[in-house]
Amino acid sequence: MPDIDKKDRPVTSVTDQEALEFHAMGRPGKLEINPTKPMATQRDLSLAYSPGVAVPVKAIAADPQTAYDYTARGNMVAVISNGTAILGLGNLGALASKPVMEGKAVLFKRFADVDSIDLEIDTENVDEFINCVRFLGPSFGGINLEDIKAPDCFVIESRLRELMDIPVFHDDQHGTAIIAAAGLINALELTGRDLKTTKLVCNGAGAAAIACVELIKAMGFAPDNVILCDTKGVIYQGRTEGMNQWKSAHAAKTDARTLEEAMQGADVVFGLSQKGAFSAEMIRSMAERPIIFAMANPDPEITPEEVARIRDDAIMATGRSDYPNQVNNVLGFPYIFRGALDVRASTINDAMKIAAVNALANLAREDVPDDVVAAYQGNRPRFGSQYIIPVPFDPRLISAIPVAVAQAAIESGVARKVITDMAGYARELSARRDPIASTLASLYERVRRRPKRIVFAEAEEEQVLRAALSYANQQLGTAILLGREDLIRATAERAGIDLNRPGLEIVNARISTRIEAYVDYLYARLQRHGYLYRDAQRLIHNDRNHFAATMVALGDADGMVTGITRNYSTALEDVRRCIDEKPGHRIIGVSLALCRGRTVFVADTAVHDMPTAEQLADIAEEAAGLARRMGYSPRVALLAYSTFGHPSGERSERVREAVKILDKRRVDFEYDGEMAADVALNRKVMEQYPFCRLSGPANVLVMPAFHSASISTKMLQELGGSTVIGPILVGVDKPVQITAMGAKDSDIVNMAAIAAYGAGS
Ligand SMILES: NC(=O)C1=CN([C@@H]2O[C@H](COP(=O)(O)OP(=O)(O)OC[C@H]3O[C@@H](n4cnc5c(N)ncnc54)[C@H](OP(=O)(O)O)[C@@H]3O)[C@@H](O)[C@H]2O)C=CC1
Ligand SMILES: CC(=O)C(=O)O
Ligand SMILES: [Mg+2]
Repeated sequence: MPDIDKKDRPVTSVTDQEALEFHAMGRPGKLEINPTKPMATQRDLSLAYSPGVAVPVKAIAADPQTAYDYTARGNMVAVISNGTAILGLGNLGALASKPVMEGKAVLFKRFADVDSIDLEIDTENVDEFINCVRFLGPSFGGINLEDIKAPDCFVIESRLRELMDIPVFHDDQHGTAIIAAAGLINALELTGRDLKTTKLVCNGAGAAAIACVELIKAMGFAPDNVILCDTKGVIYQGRTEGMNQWKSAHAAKTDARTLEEAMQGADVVFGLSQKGAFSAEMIRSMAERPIIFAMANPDPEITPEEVARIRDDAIMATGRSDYPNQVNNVLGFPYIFRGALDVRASTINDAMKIAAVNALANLAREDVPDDVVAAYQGNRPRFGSQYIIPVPFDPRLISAIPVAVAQAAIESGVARKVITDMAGYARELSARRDPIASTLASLYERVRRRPKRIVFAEAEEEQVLRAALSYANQQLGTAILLGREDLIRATAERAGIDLNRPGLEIVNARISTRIEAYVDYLYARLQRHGYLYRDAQRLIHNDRNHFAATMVALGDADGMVTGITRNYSTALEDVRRCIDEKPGHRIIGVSLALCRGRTVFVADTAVHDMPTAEQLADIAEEAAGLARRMGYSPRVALLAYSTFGHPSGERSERVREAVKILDKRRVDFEYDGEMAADVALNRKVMEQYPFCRLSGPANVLVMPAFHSASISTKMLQELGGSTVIGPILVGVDKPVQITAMGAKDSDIVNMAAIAAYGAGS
């Protein structure tokens, strides 16, 4: 999470020059459009354009709902503005609003995989604006109105909602209100306040402010406890100057006439006005433990540094990305539209908004995953005054909010498509951002049906504890925390992890009643390999890998995960002292490369340096076995630099020999080789070898040696944008997985789930 440096400015703040260069670099702006269908051949053209395109045209004319099946409409949102209230910069016109609107479109895509285009409409006339937008319905699944000044925005939104049968949502009103309400719920909780008696002042009485005040009153704030201010001061009952019907609806019964007076003794202040609108005096005059949301963009009504100089008991939030507690509608609109689009909602109603508020507020109270820590320079946010609202890079937002919104849409009767399997929908949502999630989703599901006891061998480490907690929270089974209890508890306390929850079990390796049995077991295995009884004792007493592996060997745990504190081969040696190869199997490592919707198993990425032909055949069998267990029909390519003897060379001999060995073994999966990687992976190139026995592109690649396996997977990651899971250890007699050193908690959980799966889920 961004911090504040000694010179009183956020450490991640950017200069004007940097901002201009960022927007100008490469292709100017922040957006481009990419086709989703191949457009390479004449046939492609015939399908995508004339004559093929006529077929969906007729289908849509016959049944308009099929537009969701044959066009991009169902995932397409227009971000529309006239630039009359660009952030807190005021009315700078339609063209000047384009960087913000492009930005919103990019955020739709980045955070929720919603395709979006910005439309800047060059008129301040309300009727013209409405008339322009109302006819755009066929193009879009939803309309996101942005940065249109009050009170025009109220008229525009309500008229368009009547005229259009797709969601029309003014982000500055409802997006802001949803996020502010979620943050407020948590801030009230942290300061022990009851919303019925809390006094709130809102500076600004425009789009964002009116919507915020309406929502919090709907949540239970007493109308008399909410005072709205604008450029003319307090909006009190009877005021006539600078009023409109939306302000009048919130005119308060109060003697206060200025913002200064209103803020005296206030518990909460919302700033939805302009830079610098709050003075030090105003902040000083607020109640104890005040809640200050200075949400004006790009510069807040008062900065966190200024507040920190005045008092140290405030909960402070701004709309900016470079301070803690970012109360910004970016946390809402991508996900709210995601949920609305997925059920083809005709509108976004109050039930959907309230569902989003609660989902957001609840998420902030949960432990955050490592991806968030990585995105915020290694600082782990924890529910408290510096973390009242999730951060935008939280990968859980994509599943938590749309599910809540979609469910509310269905229950409130505005969904035109019903989702019955909400758990499946949540998995699909995660997969939109995280390819690992989709690949491992069914594996997780199967483990959940038959939960397993997995020992986490390095439980004194913080990320292992987090992984263990996540394992238990996801109901994958019991996480056994191995280590010295005092150290585990100290780490847990530091990390804010509650160990007193079901599904976590500490095993103190120093005082376990099983030590003697473990030492006897290990001594029996090692006594003819030069080990004394005392050596076995030392290994069990002092080394967690030996202890954990022996637990698994003797059935005290179903599987184990280790690896973050020791390199792979050392951890594997530790394990192999305690557990054998599975009879008739060979221990190898298989990595899963996930790239552009394809999953490819690559082997051996962990054990054999320069495998013989016999070993290559074993590797093919093991890797095919894993692919099958994970639900794939293996098509195994044994790779080389040459393809079926050309160019000839003795280095490919081993690979050719391996294919012959597989022939003799009469294995029950498709395999062929030797072949180059493009032949294995590209159907068209493979067709040049009509005798090739693979029925399609390979999904299991057996590499000729460890270095080619390692180099290619790392290149896929770095250059090809692939995600790589593993190496997954196969061929061990008991389920053991070894992570990379320093792995993130999410990687460790994946490995633990894979171990649990290997234990027979
Ligand atoms: N953090 C977030 O997610 C979001 C933040 N915002 C911020 O909220 C602010 C308002 O945006 P929006 O509602 O769309 O704009 P509008 O133009 O609709 O409303 C602006 C309101 O602010 C009032 N105002 C302006 N300056 C002052 C001042 N110095 N003191 C008191 N009131 C003032 C105006 O008063 P009057 O009516 O008298 O003209 C008006 O009521 C912007 O700074 C914007 O960046 C908006 C949306 C989201
Ligand atoms: C964040 C936003 O939408 C605004 O400041 O206008
Ligand atoms: Mg805005």
